[in-house]
Amino acid sequence: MRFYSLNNQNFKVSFKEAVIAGIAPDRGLYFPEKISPLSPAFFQAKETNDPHQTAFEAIHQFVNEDIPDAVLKEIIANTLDFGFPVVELEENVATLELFHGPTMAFKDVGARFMANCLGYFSQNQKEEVTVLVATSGDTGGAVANGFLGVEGVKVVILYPSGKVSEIQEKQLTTLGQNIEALEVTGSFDDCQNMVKTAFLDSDITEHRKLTSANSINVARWLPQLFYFLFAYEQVKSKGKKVVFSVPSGNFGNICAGMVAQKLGMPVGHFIASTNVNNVVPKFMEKGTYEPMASIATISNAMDVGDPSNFVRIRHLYQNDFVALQKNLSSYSFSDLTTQEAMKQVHTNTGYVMDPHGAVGYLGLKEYQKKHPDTYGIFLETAHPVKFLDVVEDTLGISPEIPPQIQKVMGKEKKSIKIASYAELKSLLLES
Ligand SMILES: N[C@@H](CCOP(=O)(O)O)C(=O)O
Repeated sequence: MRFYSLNNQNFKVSFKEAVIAGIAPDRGLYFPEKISPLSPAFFQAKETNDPHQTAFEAIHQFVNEDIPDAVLKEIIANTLDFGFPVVELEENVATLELFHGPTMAFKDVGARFMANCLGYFSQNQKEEVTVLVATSGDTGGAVANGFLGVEGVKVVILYPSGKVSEIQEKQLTTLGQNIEALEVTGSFDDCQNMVKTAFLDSDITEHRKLTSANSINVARWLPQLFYFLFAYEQVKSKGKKVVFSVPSGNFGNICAGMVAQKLGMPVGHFIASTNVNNVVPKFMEKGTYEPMASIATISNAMDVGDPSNFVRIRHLYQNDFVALQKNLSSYSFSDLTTQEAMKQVHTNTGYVMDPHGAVGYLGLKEYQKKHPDTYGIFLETAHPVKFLDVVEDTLGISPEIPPQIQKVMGKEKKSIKIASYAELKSLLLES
């Protein structure tokens, strides 16, 4: 399997090269040159349901030339050692809980998978790889956890100062060892731009081998398709058209779901649910893509004003707007509406949604107004406890803090403050 740059389809690299480089030299995102559908039997009732085997069969075509099967199986086993339950909340409305991993967010899957791949590719390499990552909240903690202690890899996390939750900040600033946190005066988009600029800065790339652990990296992005398959497996016996509502920020997650659909998973429709950072809902309405300065919200991990992966989504549909509209709807919701949904669902069902999940719930309900015959799954992308103050203020309850969160709460934050690309550059040129 080769991956081409979305800026120049003649520029092709292997999976290994795409993972190690992060993005193409022309700043294009890598994209698989072919997505071959799996056999229909893969999606039908199986005698045994082994999630590791499902994941192996789904990802194999993308990595097979660069990772031997036995190693890939080990990587999958290291990545997926927790559950992905679908919990029904109302008739035809269920949530896919993606928060049972070590940092309690869906990013654990991609971060662990990529850390294992990079660890494998870095074996016996003399030169250290520096993983640069921008986070609006959840990626940072998952990447810190996934890459902690990986030989030959140093991780530098950029996060917007004052714009992540207290627990998210603890998760990404307290681990030490090969993990360094940079607190940036600015927004997530500023962090992401700094990272992308560093990749193209030859002063830095001649000095260090750089890659990215955001979903722009194919090894972070593609494994996110696993849990769409696991969810489908759990609800297919309902015999209804399944639709997914994905709380969306950088759009890697929903795009991975669309790859699962290209593999043959029978999905009726996708819903990209956003907070007021509504570049994509507006695009789906007007057909013009206009990046915006991101706005801080209570669903902070989705505070993205120029989502990196939307270009991959458009490419999946060959930039055919009408074809995209048939498969994707997109809605945006204010913080107030999000809090109202959290209250309503808690009162009616006792279920505590986090603010991102609540945006997903709202998007699903909006879509189902016109499509009541569907079975809808919205993704709970992070555990509500990660947004403790929002949950306490909105629902007036204090959820119990799970041990993996308690572990980081008492630790001391260590970060370096930066305000410009020049400061990032000089840090990366040091040592
Ligand atoms: N929502 C993200 C922003 C970065 O997204 P990614 O999937 O490209 O890493 C976050 O929580 O940091």
